Amino acid sequence: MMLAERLTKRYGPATVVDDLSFTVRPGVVTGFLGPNGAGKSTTMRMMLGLTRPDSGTATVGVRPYRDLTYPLRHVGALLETSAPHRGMTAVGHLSWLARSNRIPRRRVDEMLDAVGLTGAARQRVGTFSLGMGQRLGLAAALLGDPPVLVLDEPVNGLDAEGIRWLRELLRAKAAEGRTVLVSSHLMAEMAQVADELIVISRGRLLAETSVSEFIGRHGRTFVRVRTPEPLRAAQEFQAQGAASVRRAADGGLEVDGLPAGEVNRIAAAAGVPVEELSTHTGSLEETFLKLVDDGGDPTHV
Ligand SMILES: Nc1ncnc2c1ncn2[C@@H]1O[C@H](COP(=O)(O)OP(=O)(O)OP(=O)(O)O)[C@@H](O)[C@H]1O
Repeated sequence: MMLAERLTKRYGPATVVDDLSFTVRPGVVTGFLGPNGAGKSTTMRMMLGLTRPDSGTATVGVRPYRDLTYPLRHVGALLETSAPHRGMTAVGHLSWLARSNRIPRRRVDEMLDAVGLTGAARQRVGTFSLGMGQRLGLAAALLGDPPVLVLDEPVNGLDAEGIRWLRELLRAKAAEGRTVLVSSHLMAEMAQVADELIVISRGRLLAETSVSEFIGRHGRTFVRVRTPEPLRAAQEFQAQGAASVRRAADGGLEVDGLPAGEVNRIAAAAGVPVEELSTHTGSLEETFLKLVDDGGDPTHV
């Protein structure tokens, strides 16, 4: 379990994290979502005791991170700034981390194997691709077998196979009852990985909800209608309560704010022929961007 309570961070005149509170529960993957610059990294750094909040508190389990004696055994972190020295080998880097956190040496080989880097164990980190670097960062995060994982944009640099692998890994860690917080600025990616979502924009909480509830609540649902009489149809729908009627690029109509049955009834009553009628939900990315755009006035979900 992790708790952020009224976390606030200012850099000069800018408030980059603004009175932010949320709970990250064990047993599920929680996605930390927000556009670039929303304050995700700063929040994660405060959760890990690496950046001092101006006010508010962050706790991991029952204590602040800085009070943990061997932190890697409590929290595994992957941060954008946690890259090891380029001249070190992968095995050298992990062995050093293991020694300084009193983690058994065998974990080093096990984790290199778990992230698919056994073959590159003695290669210098400076020669690693972005994806290999991410895998090494994940190995470091997992080294102490911690009950809590905090991963900042872990998908960066991974290919499709790597993303699938990471998704399964995170699911498995959550299924073991661990607490998993993963950030991303991409909604579609997050929806594949996360069960729960914490959405922020401009440092403020916009939503704390499950992925399915998020889509259900914020997703744009509309009815698509194809008719040879679009102008008359649009007038009828608008006259009878549609929130908006748009013309799609292919000439079809997109009717917001009326259920499909009602759209059908209105068309039939007006004698407008209907060639196609179907209900659609906006894409996840659309859902997310719409929420962020509307985000001047945050509301908890
Ligand atoms: N040490 C710092 N000094 C001054 N400004 C900072 C510092 N760290 C972050 N910021 C600013 O705080 C804001 C939030 O940055 P942060 O990296 O937390 O966002 P983010 O959501 O993680 O974005 P990204 O996805 O781009 O990493 C940005 O405007 C950034 O420029």
